[in-house]
Amino acid sequence: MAEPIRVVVTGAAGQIAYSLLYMIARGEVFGSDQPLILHLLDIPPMVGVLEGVVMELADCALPLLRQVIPTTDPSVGFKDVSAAFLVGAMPRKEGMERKDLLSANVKIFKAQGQAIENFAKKDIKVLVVGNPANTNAFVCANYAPSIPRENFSAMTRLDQNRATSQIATKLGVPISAVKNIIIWGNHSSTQYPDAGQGKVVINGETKSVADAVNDNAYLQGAFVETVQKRGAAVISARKMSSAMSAAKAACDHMHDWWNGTAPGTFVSMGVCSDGSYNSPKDVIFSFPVVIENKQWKIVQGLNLSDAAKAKLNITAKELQEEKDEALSVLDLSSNL
Ligand SMILES: NC(=O)c1ccc[n+]([C@@H]2O[C@H](COP(=O)([O-])OP(=O)(O)OC[C@H]3O[C@@H](n4cnc5c(N)ncnc54)[C@H](O)[C@@H]3O)[C@@H](O)[C@H]2O)c1
Ligand SMILES: O=C(O)C[C@H](O)C(=O)O
Repeated sequence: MAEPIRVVVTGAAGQIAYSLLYMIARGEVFGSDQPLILHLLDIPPMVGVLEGVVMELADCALPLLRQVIPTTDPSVGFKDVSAAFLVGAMPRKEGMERKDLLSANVKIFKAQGQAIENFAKKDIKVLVVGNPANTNAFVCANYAPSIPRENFSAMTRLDQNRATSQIATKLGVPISAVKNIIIWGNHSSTQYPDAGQGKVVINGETKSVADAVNDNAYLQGAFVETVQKRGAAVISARKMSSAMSAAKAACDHMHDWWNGTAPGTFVSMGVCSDGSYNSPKDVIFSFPVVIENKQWKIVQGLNLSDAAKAKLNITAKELQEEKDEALSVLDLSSNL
């Protein structure tokens, strides 16, 4: 069997981590033959809860789990880790937008970027879940200059899963029959969920989602809005933000990064923009990507309608504004 790898989950005493830790420790992300040492990072007031999580992980009797290291010290939390799930951050409440969390949460990602720079493995893969996820990932990457920028990503997989599920339900097919639904831009209500490149298998035949749905008003209207507002709908119903589905999406994201995407399939990830599709460079923008050998590549050459391009501009503008606000909260000039 392989040597164990070290994986950190921040916010380890929180609600997303409660589902996520079990999925990771079962082998659903790094494989059923990859032993793990889990680092559980949270803040001092949560030490008691963290102890309970450690007890429960032990009581799960999971064969791949070689050691669990609970800590409130980032130098321990990030020491020699190969993969990081940065979940720990304040969640929004009803009536808030995710960017309202920016001033509280951005400082967490500065400190964690610095800890990654100083203590993690140089080929670490970092997934930022804590909101506002794209801008937090931007901040984190900038405080870890010795780690390649492409090793930092933000989670829009939950949006992709939500969008795929909406289309599968609309067509009355299983989720596995639908692929290549894209999330463009920010993990926020300006994101553009795009079914325009989607494919679906119906009765053994592969069709475009657009042809199968045959309802452009739905694809440009109710579908987009439902996905954009799904996080708020969950908060309104649960009085807490999504957790089980967020944990599943985090596993999907890291699983595909680690293991690659299937031929002909792409997934959405928030990654450092190179200006593709007229997006602003150097913000963390969600694109369709394919992954091989743990390296993602933005899918190029997709045809976008003028309406789609206009939607990309809206979410790009928001990301640029968030970046500027983050820089001002951190009291930095624009040389980042
Ligand atoms: N990107 C997405 O799709 C997505 C989906 C769901 C939730 N989220 C975001 O994920 C974050 C966590 O959500 P949750 O429901 O688990 O929240 P939660 O409040 O249940 O848990 C957050 C945990 O983070 C800890 N924490 C705070 N500061 C920390 C720090 N500096 N270091 C380590 N841990 C720290 C808290 O003590 C707490 O235990 C929120 O920002 C939420 O908005 C993102
Ligand atoms: O909506 C939120 O604030 C939580 C999360 O980002 C989500 O999309 O469910």
